[in-house]
Parts: sequence; structure tokens; C-alpha cells
Amino acid sequence: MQCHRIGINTATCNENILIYFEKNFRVAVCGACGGIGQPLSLLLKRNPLVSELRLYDIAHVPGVVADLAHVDTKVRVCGFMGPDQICDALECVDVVVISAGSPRKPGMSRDDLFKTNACTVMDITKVIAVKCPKALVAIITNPVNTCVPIAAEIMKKDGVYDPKRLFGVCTLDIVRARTFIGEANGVDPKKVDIPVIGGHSGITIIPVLSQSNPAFKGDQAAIEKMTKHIQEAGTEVVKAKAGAGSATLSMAHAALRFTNSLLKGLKGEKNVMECSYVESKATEASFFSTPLVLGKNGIDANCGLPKLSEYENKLLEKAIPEIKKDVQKGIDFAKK
Ligand SMILES: NC(=O)C1=CN([C@@H]2O[C@H](COP(=O)(O)OP(=O)(O)OC[C@H]3O[C@@H](n4cnc5c(N)ncnc54)[C@H](O)[C@@H]3O)[C@@H](O)[C@H]2O)C=CC1
Ligand SMILES: O=C([O-])CC(=O)C(=O)O
Repeated sequence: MQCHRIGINTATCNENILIYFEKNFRVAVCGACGGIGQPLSLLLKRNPLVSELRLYDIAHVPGVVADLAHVDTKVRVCGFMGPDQICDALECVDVVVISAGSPRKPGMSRDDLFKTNACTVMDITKVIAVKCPKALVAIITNPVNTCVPIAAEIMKKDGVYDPKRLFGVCTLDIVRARTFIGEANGVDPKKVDIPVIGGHSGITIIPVLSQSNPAFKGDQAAIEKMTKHIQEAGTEVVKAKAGAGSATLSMAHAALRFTNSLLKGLKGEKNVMECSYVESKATEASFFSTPLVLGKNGIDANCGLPKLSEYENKLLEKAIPEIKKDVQKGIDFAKK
């Protein structure tokens, strides 16, 4: 383990650090040396709401930490490598972002990652349950639709599950929707506000184009084309990378946005809103992404389903059985 800036030997709650960085937060990235983890860690190193960044991975940690620690911001960077150090990595953190696990190769579905990634998410969650049970946990690892219910079940077993604190990160779907709508309608993507609900795979991704602000300009054929484009965008990147992984840079950007919103909520900022895949009563599926208000304890309010067009209601009807199946797969896995 290496702790830069202060050079202490353990990364646990050091009093001097707490005084110096009193108002800010400790964030752990699990999978920090991967394609998403590295750029995400750089973005978090530049984030003034972060006081301490814990980088955890099973490989390559010393190099990434040495590199990142030279970035001239006050954020303290600590590295932890391998299962022997994961407990120190997660002790007392406020937010854990999990991007540990394999990405898709061309021809694979996200669900095909279940075999390799389910255990990874389970193992990390077991440590979270003991070392930082009050942390906000953001799961990027695919299949998100199944990994989030796995984490929930593991925490339930330890009696520490709080549905307000566990999130599946679907922000990349929002980022893509804003980009594609901006391009199609000649608007700055930053000015596009649109909910994307459901889950994070294929037809479970439901962009609610009818609620786009500014309004999406296009007939029904354009709406259907745009919907498909957003649903298939991840696969487009997997194909273009031709075996070298899936979206990493846009995902790091999206994960920074989501993590920053969690931190703003923790800090007490009002009206912080994000869509995220969480335990939900919005539909028949027990996990579902809808717009949420974030606060000091994670989810302050679930805004439920936005108003849907007839077409979007049909998308929802098709998505729900898929999501239910994905959720059940996670529950069955965790119960074994
Ligand atoms: N939610 C979303 O919107 C998106 C999710 N993803 C998913 O994110 C995950 C990571 O993707 P990449 O960073 O591109 O993959 P990558 O293979 O580049 O990096 C994964 C990192 O996880 C580490 N790792 C593996 N097992 C671990 C364990 N048990 N504990 C700690 N670290 C471990 C690896 O050493 C590696 O550094 C994939 O499952 C991918 O499908 C990718 C893009 C978007
Ligand atoms: O498509 C993948 O495998 C990675 C992912 O979730 C995305 O880019 O949305």
C-alpha cells in the first residue's frame, strides 16, 4: 500500500487529515487501474469535493498511484493492491465506486459478463458491508441490472442494506442521449435534459424522448431511430474497439458526473438529481432506474416514472420482464 502526500502507513481515519480536509469526502475506486478506473481516478483527483482518493485494484496499483499523485491538487491519493489490502482501502470511505471486472468483447451481451463479474462484485460488497456499511455505493460493473441486486442481497445478509445508498450507474445512457439529441437538433448537449429510465442493457434502456427539454424535434421514425441509437451505443463502442474493451473515456466522464452528484448530495446541496438503477417501487421490477433526488443519506426521494408517450409505454412493457429476469438472476446467485 502506498499513501502519497502525507506518507502515512495506513489510510484509515487519520486525525490530521480529517482536520485539514474536514468538509470533503473519501472516495474509493475499485478497479482503479482499468480502462474506466484510471481516467475516473484522474477526474476525481481534480474534484474539489474529494479529500482522499483510495485506489484499489488487483494489479498495477503502484504505477498508477505514483503517476496520479503528481497531479497538483490537494486530493490525497492512496493505493491498495490485492485482497490483503481491500479492507484498508474501504475503511471509513464515504463513497465507493466499483468498476472492477471484465468488459465485453464483440459478440457478447452484457449478461455474458455475469460469470466473470458477479463474484467480483460480491467479494467487494462483502468488504463494504464490514468496513464502510454507511458508504454510498455506485456500481458500474456489468451486467449492472444483475450486479446491483447481488450487492443488495450480500448487504442484506450482513444486516446493513440500505436501499437509499446503493446505485447502479446508468449515467452514460443520459450522457449519450444528450449528445445524440444535441447533434440531431443542433443544440448544445449540455443544455439537453432528458430522463433515461429502466435498466442498463439493450431494450431495458428507455430514453424518454417525449420529456426531452428542449423538445426532441423528429417524427415517430426519428424517435424510434434515436431510441435504438441510444440503446445500442455501448455495442457500437465495443465493435469499434474490436476486442480492446468497451466504453472507458465517456464512462469515466459519466461516472464523474454521477459521483459528483452523490458528493453534492452528501454535502447538503439541494435539488441534486440523477437517474440511477436502484431498488424501486416505480414498476413491477424491484430494481429500476428513474430520476432521483440525492441528499445527505443517498436517495432523498424517488421521483418515479416520468410521463410516458404511448410508444415509451410499449418500451416499458417490454423492458420490465427483462429487468425482472436480470434481478432474479442476481438474487439467486447471492443466495447460493
Ligand atoms: N455501467 C456502465 O455504463 C458501463 C459499465 N462498464 C463496465 O465496467 C467494467 C470495467 O470496464 P473497464 O474498466 O473497461 O475494464 P478493464 O478490464 O479495463 O478494467 C477492469 C479493472 O478491474 C480490475 N479487477 C478485476 N477483478 C478485480 C477484483 N476482484 N478486484 C479489484 N479489481 C479487479 C482489473 O485488474 C482492471 O484493472 C466492465 O464490467 C464494463 O462492462 C463499462 C462501460 C459502461
Ligand atoms: O457496452 C458495454 O459493454 C459497456 C457499457 O455498458 C456501455 O458502454 O454502455
